Amino acid sequence: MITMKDIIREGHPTLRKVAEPVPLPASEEDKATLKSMMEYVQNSQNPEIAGMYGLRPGIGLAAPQINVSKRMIAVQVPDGKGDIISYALFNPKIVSHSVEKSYLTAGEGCLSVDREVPGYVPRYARVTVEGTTLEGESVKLRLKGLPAICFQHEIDHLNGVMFYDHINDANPYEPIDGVPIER
Ligand SMILES: O=CN(O)C[C@@H](CC1CCCC1)C(=O)N1NCCC[C@H]1C(=O)Nc1ccccn1
Ligand code: NI
Repeated sequence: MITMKDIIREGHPTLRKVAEPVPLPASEEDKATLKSMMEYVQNSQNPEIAGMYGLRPGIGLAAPQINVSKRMIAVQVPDGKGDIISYALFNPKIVSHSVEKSYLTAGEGCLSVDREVPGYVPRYARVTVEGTTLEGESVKLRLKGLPAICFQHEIDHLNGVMFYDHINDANPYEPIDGVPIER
């Protein structure tokens, strides 16, 4: 199982690489890796398991964070309307997005960043993501709210982008003309 010792931290070069597409149909190894990533996200949201293994809670994880430079992400996130969005995807891609922006009013963090980096992270308010599931099914997800923010954070990791790359250094809390999302 993945624990915090498997998660690489800022400064590790893999976090700044553009990850490679996963050849499909996925190999048994790539499927096992993606399953273990979703297992981490789910374990980290279970206080008993997270406490037992010292897991930092996460609503998403990208393969580069466990030093696997491949285009795979796992997300399990409440949608703010009582449902949980849970997807493990190979080769996720934002195929369209709103002009309108959105941001977490509490700012963002990252399991690969052991420090607070204050400021608003401007994201698209709505994104359409295509990808392939563990079962080999092509999916097209139309996302908004926290799920949209989370998928953008994870797909950024596949392109070597960290959340703080988006923060306005001159004025981290510069008002963003968009949809604020309370945590
Ligand atoms: O790449 C993946 N990661 O780095 C894990 C990150 C991904 C999220 C950060 C912002 C959007 C996606 C993660 O989940 N966290 N970051 C550090 C510790 C807290 C935790 C978090 O933000 N939790 C959360 C947020 C909103 C509502 C409920 N819980
Ligand atoms: Ni992250």
